[in-house]
Order: sequence, then C-alpha cells, then structure tokens
Amino acid sequence: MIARNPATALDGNGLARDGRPPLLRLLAMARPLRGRLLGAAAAGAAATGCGVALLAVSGFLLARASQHPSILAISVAVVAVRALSVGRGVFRYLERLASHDVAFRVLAQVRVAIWRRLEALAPNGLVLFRSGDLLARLVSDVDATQDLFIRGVTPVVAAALVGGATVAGCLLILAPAAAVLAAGLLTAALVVPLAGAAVARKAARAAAPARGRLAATVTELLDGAADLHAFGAADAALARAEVTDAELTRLDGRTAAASALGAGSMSAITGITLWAVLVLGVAATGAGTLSRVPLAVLTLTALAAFEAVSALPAAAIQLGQARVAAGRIAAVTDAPDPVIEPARPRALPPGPFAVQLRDATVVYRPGGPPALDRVSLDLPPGRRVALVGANGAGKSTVAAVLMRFRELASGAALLDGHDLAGYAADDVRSVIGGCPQDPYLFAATIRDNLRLARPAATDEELAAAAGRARLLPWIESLPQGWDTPVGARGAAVSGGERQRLALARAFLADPRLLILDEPTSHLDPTARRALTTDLLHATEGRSVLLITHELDGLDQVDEIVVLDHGRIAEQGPHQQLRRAGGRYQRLCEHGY
Ligand SMILES: Nc1ncnc2c1ncn2[C@@H]1O[C@H](COP(=O)(O)OP(=O)(O)OP(=O)(O)O)[C@@H](O)[C@H]1O
Repeated sequence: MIARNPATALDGNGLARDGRPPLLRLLAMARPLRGRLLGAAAAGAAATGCGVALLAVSGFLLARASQHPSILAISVAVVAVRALSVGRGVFRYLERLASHDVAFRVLAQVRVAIWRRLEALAPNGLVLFRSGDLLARLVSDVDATQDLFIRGVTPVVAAALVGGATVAGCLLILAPAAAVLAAGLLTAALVVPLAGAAVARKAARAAAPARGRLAATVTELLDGAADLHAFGAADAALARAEVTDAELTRLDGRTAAASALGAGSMSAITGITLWAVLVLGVAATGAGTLSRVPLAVLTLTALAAFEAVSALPAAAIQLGQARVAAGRIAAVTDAPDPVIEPARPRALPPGPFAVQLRDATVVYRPGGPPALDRVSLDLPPGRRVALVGANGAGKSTVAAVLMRFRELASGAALLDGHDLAGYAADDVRSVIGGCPQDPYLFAATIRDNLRLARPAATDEELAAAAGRARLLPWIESLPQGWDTPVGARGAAVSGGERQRLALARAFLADPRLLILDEPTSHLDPTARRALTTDLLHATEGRSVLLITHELDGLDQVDEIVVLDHGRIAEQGPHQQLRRAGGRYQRLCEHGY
C-alpha cells in the first residue's frame, strides 16, 4: 500500500470560494490532518493536566511530609511528581510538534493556492492590487493564519477539559471553593479573552491592511527610486511611508495594550480567586470539615488551574488577527476570473491555423466606454499584420484578447474557426504569444532570461534566436558572454539590448502566431528603425501581429489595421492606405 503524504493529501480546493467565512475555509483545509490536530489537542490537554496534577500532588506531598509519615505513605506521590514532571515536558513537546506540523502543512498549501490564483489572475486580474500589498498577503497574512491551528484549537480544548476536570476534583474536596474556582476560571476563559479581542478588534482590522500598504509603499519607493530622485519627490514619498509606518506602530501599540490588559486582568482574577478559595478553605479547616492536607491540595490546585486558561486572552487577540488575514487572503483567491476556463477544453489544431476577431467588444469598467468596439480582424496563417493607432486606441487589448488574458463582452474570437474560449488558456498561450509591451527581464544571466521561453533550448537554439534578434555579436563581445547578468529588470543592459533580448525570447518560444507589442518602444528613432527592419526580416513567412508606433518598414507587412478609439478606422496594405487621405496617411505625414 502506498503511504499517503499528509501534505499532498490536503484539500487544495479548501480556499475555493464558498459561503463560509474565510477562517472556517482555512480550518476545513486541515480536514485531512484532523487526526494530527486531535492528537495535538489531546497532547496539549495532557500537558496542561500534568501541570495542574503536578502542583496538586506537590501540595499533598509537602503537607503530608510535614506530618512526618512513613516513607511508604508518600512513595506513590513521590513517583507521581517525577512522572508528572516528565509527562508535562513530553506532552508539551508532542503538542507543539503536532500543532506546528499541521499549521505549516496548511500554510504551505495556502501559499500554493494563492500562487496558483495569482497565476490565473495575472496580468489583468491583478490591477486592483499593489505588488507590495500582494507580497504582504502572500507572506505576513499567511503567517498570521498559523495562530488558528497553534493557538486557536489546542489551548481551547485543553482549557475546557482541564478546567472542567480541576473544578470536578475540587468539588470532591470543598464544594463552595470549587464554585468560586469555576466562576474565576469562566471569567478568565471567557470574559477576559472576549473583552481583549473586542478592544483589539478595531486595531486588528486596520493593522493587516496597513502592513500591506507599508509593504506596497516601500516596494514602490525602491522600484521608483530613480524617478523619485529625478523629480525631487523622494522626501515626500518617504514622508508618506513614514505616515503609514507611524499608523502601524500606533495600531500595534493598541494590540499590545489589549494584550497587557488581558495579562493584568488574568493575574488579578487568579489572585482574587485564590484568595477566596483560601478564605473558604481556612474557614472549613477552622470548622473542622476540612483537614490541612486537602487544604494545601485545594489551594495549589486552584493556582495551577489558571495555567489552563492563561493562554486564552492572547489567543483571542491573535485569532482576531488571523481572521482579518484570512479575509485578505480570500480577497485574492476570490478575485473574479479574468477569463473562464472551459470545462472540457478543445484540443489545439496540429497544423497552421487562422485567428479571427468578429465584432469583438471589450469593456474594462462596467458602464465605461469600450476599449474595443466591434472589431473584426483576420489573421490567416503566414500573414503579417501591423496594428497601429494612437495611445489608448485599444492595440494591447487586442493582444490581451488573443492571448486569453481578457474576456470579450460581446462578439467572438476564433482559433481555427472555433471559439477561443473553448481552448484552455495555457494551450492558447503556447501557440499565440510573443513579446509584451513591457517585457520583464529577471535578475539572472542572458542565457537564463532567454531559456525562460524554452527551458530545454540547446545552445544552438539560443544562438539562433539571438541571431534573429541581431544580438549575437553583442553577446559574444561580452567578457562573460551568455553568463552576463542583466541586473534586476534588465537594469544592467541598455534599453535597446533589453528589447532585443525580449525579442530573442519571443523568437525562441516560436509561437505559431507571434504577437509583438511595441517591440521598439523606449528606443531612439535610429534604433527603432533598425530593430523594426531586423524583426520584419526575421519573421518573413510567419504569422505575426505587430503592434507598433513605428511606421517605417510597414510596406513589408501584408496588411495594416488602424485602430481609433477602439474601432477600426481603416485597413489595407501600406501602398493603399498611404494615399487614402485617411488616418494612416495623417500618421505617416504628421505623426498624429
Ligand atoms: N486593465 C485596464 N483597466 C481599465 N482600463 C484599461 C485597462 N487596460 C487598458 N485600459 C483602457 O483601455 C483603453 C485601451 O488600452 P490599450 O492598452 O489597449 O491601448 P493601446 O492602443 O495599446 O495604447 P498604447 O499605445 O498607449 O499602448 C485605454 O483607454 C486604457 O485606458
């Protein structure tokens, strides 16, 4: 029989959207690990029980020893003290081991679930989140939810079992004292934690978003450092980060005050209860209904009983924070799908295919103007089409639709005559893709950045792709050649080299329909013309959609489509549009 690995046996869909509160959904993820969680609770209760029993037996031993009995009369108690001391340590260790094991396994699953969701949402579904805030959700919010398993389950079970058993034990010694102890324990276990959580609730609700804001602000400060310095805006941006930091410190201060209040109230309730138990016990001893040894046992047992509930006020506050964190995680996992995956995806056609848009309409904001308004476009195999138009005309939106990053509001997108939405998004992106408008270079070597497109690419294939992007002589001239690091976001290479690296990456991926979204942006006019000439040369005979503001060289493409405010203003070959007296002619002659 194959052993089931509890980590992989977890319910990976536990985070899926449903009607339950986010914290309960997290708890449900631990369902396959409930045996461990129960074991942790049992071990926690045993450890706390050993602690209470240890003090009770010690009380008995001390009081009985003062009466100078024979060693035989106390030998059982001596052995019990040793066993309970060892037992307390061993059970506490087992409890920590099991509860942390459950917590970390669930946390790992939550992180994977969030990451999968981020993958599905990127890039269009993530525009509502700041990247630093997403990082805070992925790291600190997920960390905060571990308290659900470590402090939210075991201490509560231990407090209920051990508190109840202790009161029952005391009932056998002195009923009124047991009643007082029960009242003290209930106040400490319910009133103090609930009051502490209520005081900290507002701070807990505000602290996690503030932590996300601070992470986002710091990330943006680092990413935009050069621009902030260039515009003399660094001090103002730093001041904004300091305001968020001060707010977070104030909120953490409130949480700490609530914790301190809880700890102080706990000590006060313990002292008052103990004093009352002692008064009742001494009175009973004076009345002759209680002897001295049970009095010592009763008093020390009452003192030890509070150990069972001492962790609850802090646990209640931390559970409040875990609840907020779980809500922030759910906001990511519940974010609406930018595209709907088909239940039974269609297989991709084996050979060349045509791609078409039919009256395609895209609306980004409900009620807002369409970014694409009934656009129809034909991209037959082997045809090179250029998409031109002013900023905001909708060119990148066409690319987003074709790569299944964006759903249509109406109309159709077809691949090989079938609805694009019937294919799995990943399948579509394996055959339609290329170079995004703002390509990302990782802080890795040139080789690794290119291999991103095809991890198994051989050195010859890498060299061929780099050659097509006219990069090879430059790479070979570098002292470290292919192993040259490009820096974070390609900061250690020039804008033109960055563009060509992105282009080489697109050539290496070699999708059947190559979409190049402004591959010459950020370049000077000479470099722009050179790169356009190179890429038109390198893509001869292939299916290409070239989105560009660079009109030089467009006489080489088969068709030019001019977009204006989301609509096709005109389309046709360069020679025809160049003298048609329309938008394209104006763009060529006046640049607007
Ligand atoms: N994620 C988004 N959310 C809301 N509106 C968006 C989003 N992306 C684009 N838009 C809007 O849709 C319209 C078309 O944008 P798009 O990026 O397709 O234009 P473009 O022609 O590629 O522009 P550019 O030449 O500047 O890259 C613009 O008005 C833009 O503000």
